[in-house]
Amino acid sequence: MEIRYATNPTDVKRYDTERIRKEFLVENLFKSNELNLVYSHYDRLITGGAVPVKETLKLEAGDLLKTEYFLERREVGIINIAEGVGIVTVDGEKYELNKRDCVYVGLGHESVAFSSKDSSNPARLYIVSATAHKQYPTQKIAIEEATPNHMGSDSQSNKRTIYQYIHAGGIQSCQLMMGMTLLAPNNMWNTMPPHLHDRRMEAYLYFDMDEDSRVIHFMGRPDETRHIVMRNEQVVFSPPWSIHSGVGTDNYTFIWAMAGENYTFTDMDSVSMDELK
Ligand SMILES: O=C[C@H](O)[C@@H](O)CC(=O)C(=O)O
Ligand SMILES: [Zn+2]
Repeated sequence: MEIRYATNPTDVKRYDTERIRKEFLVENLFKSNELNLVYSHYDRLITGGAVPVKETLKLEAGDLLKTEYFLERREVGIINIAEGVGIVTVDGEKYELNKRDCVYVGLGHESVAFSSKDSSNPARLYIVSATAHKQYPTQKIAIEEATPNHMGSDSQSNKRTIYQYIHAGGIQSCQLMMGMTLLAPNNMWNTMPPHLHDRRMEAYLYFDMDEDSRVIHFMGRPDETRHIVMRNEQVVFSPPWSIHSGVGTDNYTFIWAMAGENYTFTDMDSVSMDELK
């Protein structure tokens, strides 16, 4: 498991492109027959990707967590981002995930495994885990059942629907919040005007992009912004002091996930356009 340490915004001012990418961008989570995890010291969030083809892939604590099993001190949300049906087996119980379906698995489950229903059409499972202090029920939710939030407008090129899966009004968790934002056709901007939430970090996974498509992701303090050029199926960690917003060269979708202190969406501070530099 790769580790990413937390950074100080005063230091980040001095980072060049290479260093910014090294600290915040996750490039290669999704590889056939592999389960890859990256541990961020921002709120100890783990993001990962599993692409089970022929074999079953197991979510394991490994050397880093120093626990008997992965969910001993954690909870996890999993979303399938491929057309191929994914199967998540939790202590023997199977959950089938179509594209955009999510399953939440609570603290204390010893065995979590991933497989594809059809190896010629494998699932691609995005994994986000945060630390947990009590068990909430394991639950599956399809995109149709998620809370939709209509945002933006055509004139601002940011018309989109935010689907909330794991949050106060949906699947309950200790601190993990997770959902997916779909842009309306011909709309390219997410999360603009931007916001901050100093009590939570966030991770964005951009996907459903063509090979040559890019999302230009903006980060940094509002008056000291930087950008990261991102490809399909890459993740970016957003520190609590950073804006997180992007514009695509083509259509894209993204999964956002947050962990930290407050368990509410509405405690975000909106950033006025005057503040951006
Ligand atoms: O804190 C909330 C997260 O940044 C996302 O929900 C924002 C988002 O999906 C969007 O504006 O498109
Ligand atoms: Zn946010």
